[in-house]
Amino acid sequence: MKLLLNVLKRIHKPAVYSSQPRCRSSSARSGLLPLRNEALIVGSNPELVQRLGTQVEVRTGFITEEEEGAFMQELELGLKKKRYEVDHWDDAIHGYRETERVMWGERCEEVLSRVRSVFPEGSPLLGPVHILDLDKTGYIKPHIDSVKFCGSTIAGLSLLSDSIMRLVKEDDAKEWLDLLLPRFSLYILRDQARYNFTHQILKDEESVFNGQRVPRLRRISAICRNLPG
Ligand SMILES: O=C(O)CCC(=O)C(=O)O
Ligand SMILES: [Fe+2]
Ligand SMILES: [Mn+2]
Repeated sequence: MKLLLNVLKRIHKPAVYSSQPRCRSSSARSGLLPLRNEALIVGSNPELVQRLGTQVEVRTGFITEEEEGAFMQELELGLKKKRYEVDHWDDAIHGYRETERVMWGERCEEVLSRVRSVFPEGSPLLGPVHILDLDKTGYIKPHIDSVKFCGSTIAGLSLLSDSIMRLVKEDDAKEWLDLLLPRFSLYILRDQARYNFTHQILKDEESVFNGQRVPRLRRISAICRNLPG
């Protein structure tokens, strides 16, 4: 367990660029992706939304409220024993507590096997599922997950709250995407979206998607990752 936690601690690599995109609203509307992700992804320009559209996915209603309840039942007791921490060791996360888990009850295992099925075939996954509990005031700063410890794909379930995930191109902050992550949804980041863009979860005060306020409550994510190839 100690070893696993150490691995988890190395997942975050501080972002090189953390500047925020500006002048969002008008171009954001034109950047709407009219496909599967309709109304869940906006970006700095339509071409970027199109280009990254295959590498960024938000699947709404991926779990039911009952399934969320099953996760909460398995996780809440353990989480409640921890205090929310103000700062992450690498300064990426504020107002959070986290854990990881290998063994799950049947209902959660069922959900997790659906999550695992979105990964490239034959690519081994990091054994433990990473659980991140953000307090209402918590947020995640721009970072890229360590390429040393995780592979091409990151998939995360959102429990308890809607939130906004922002992707910003590491070497060009003018290129960005905002993803609306509704409660019960699964997001998937692949390839370029995972390697060349930082990701962050906006704090409540900044939680505005395409001009629309999205209140950020306490949010728990269950994140699966594959191993580097
Ligand atoms: O909470 C999430 O969905 C993302 C968490 C994250 O970026 C991380 O732990 O590296
Ligand atoms: Fe991350
Ligand atoms: Mn971490």
